[in-house]
Amino acid sequence: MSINSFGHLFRLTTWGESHGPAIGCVVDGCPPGLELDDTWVQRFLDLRRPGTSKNVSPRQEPDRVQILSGVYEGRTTGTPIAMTIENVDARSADYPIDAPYRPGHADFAYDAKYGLRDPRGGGRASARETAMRVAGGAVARLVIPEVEIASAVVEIGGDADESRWEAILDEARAAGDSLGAIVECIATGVPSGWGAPVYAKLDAKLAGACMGINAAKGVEIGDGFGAARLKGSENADAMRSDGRFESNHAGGISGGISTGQAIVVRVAFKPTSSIRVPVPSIDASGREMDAVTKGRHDPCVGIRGGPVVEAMVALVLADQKLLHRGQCG
Ligand SMILES: Cc1cc2nc3c(=O)[nH]c(=O)nc-3n(C[C@H](O)[C@H](O)[C@H](O)COP(=O)(O)O)c2cc1C
Ligand SMILES: C=C(O[C@@H]1CC(C(=O)O)=C[C@@H](OP(=O)(O)O)[C@H]1O)C(=O)O
Repeated sequence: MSINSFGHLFRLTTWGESHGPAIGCVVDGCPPGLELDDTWVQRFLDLRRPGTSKNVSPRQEPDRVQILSGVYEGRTTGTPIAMTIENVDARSADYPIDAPYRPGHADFAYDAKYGLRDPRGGGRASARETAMRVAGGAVARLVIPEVEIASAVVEIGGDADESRWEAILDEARAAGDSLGAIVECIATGVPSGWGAPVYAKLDAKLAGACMGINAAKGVEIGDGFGAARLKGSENADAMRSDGRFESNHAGGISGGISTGQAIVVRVAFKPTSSIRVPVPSIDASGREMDAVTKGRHDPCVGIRGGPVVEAMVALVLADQKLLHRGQCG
């Protein structure tokens, strides 16, 4: 993965700010001849977009994608695929330049690094950018038709019992607070052999890609941290002569290479940092004041995290498939 894009051979670069006129991406390295149109990409964007329920950001963005290049008569041409989405419901007045830094958001760290503050909300740091990851992920899926990728929220606010989620979300929203969540993503159909033993370890690539999602604070492959609490005899995935593994503690990857089992990735999303509960902070001049965030925010970002995790997994797998093919045929 380079500093400027996701991926080696199949690469995604995104551009745009949350409150700018548009966001967009360029997908490089997509093989020619794959069937691709707006409808395919839109299907995945619709699963991520805000404004669809009381449990997500109320910002009304239809997220209509337009493919500008790299496709001719419904098929990829092998040239860069550029896609854009117009921002239609930005509201920069919610983010005055003299407002205190939102603890947990990127405001302070961006200012510390670049010496400037985008007066248009989270700007580049807003997860609005993840729409383009989802668009890129939709193209990546075409490169790996043998792979099925699905995700689900498995925990909200530390509670794995789905029947209680609506109530705890209502409570947090009413209090102007937010909740964390865990998303599990499973990729089936990945053959054995994708990845590499040292520099392009599949587990490291997946962890890096998923950890790079806004608000991701932990990534587990297979049993993850749980594996550290098992004995070797409990953690070993016994093998049989018919090619079966009797368990999948490894999460489908060993030695950095896929084993042919399902690849299991879990991502921990922190609670949204833009909340109405006052949090002590400072402004750009160092003056202490409480941060109380206005704007349209997700009460639990993990709820919209699933499509983004799936996209990152698809991008990594497409890249690793092409790398494997390049080396091993
Ligand atoms: C789908 C999605 C939606 C998000 N929505 C919000 C939001 O409405 N408000 C907010 O403060 N953070 C939101 N975030 C998280 C911020 O973008 C993130 O916390 C911020 O960029 C700082 O990065 P970090 O949390 O990775 O350190 C969202 C993240 C994702 C993945
Ligand atoms: C707009 C989207 O989500 C946004 C993600 C986000 C953040 O800080 O990450 C903050 C809110 O918006 P803004 O960028 O205006 O502050 C969310 O509404 C989107 O996902 O399309």
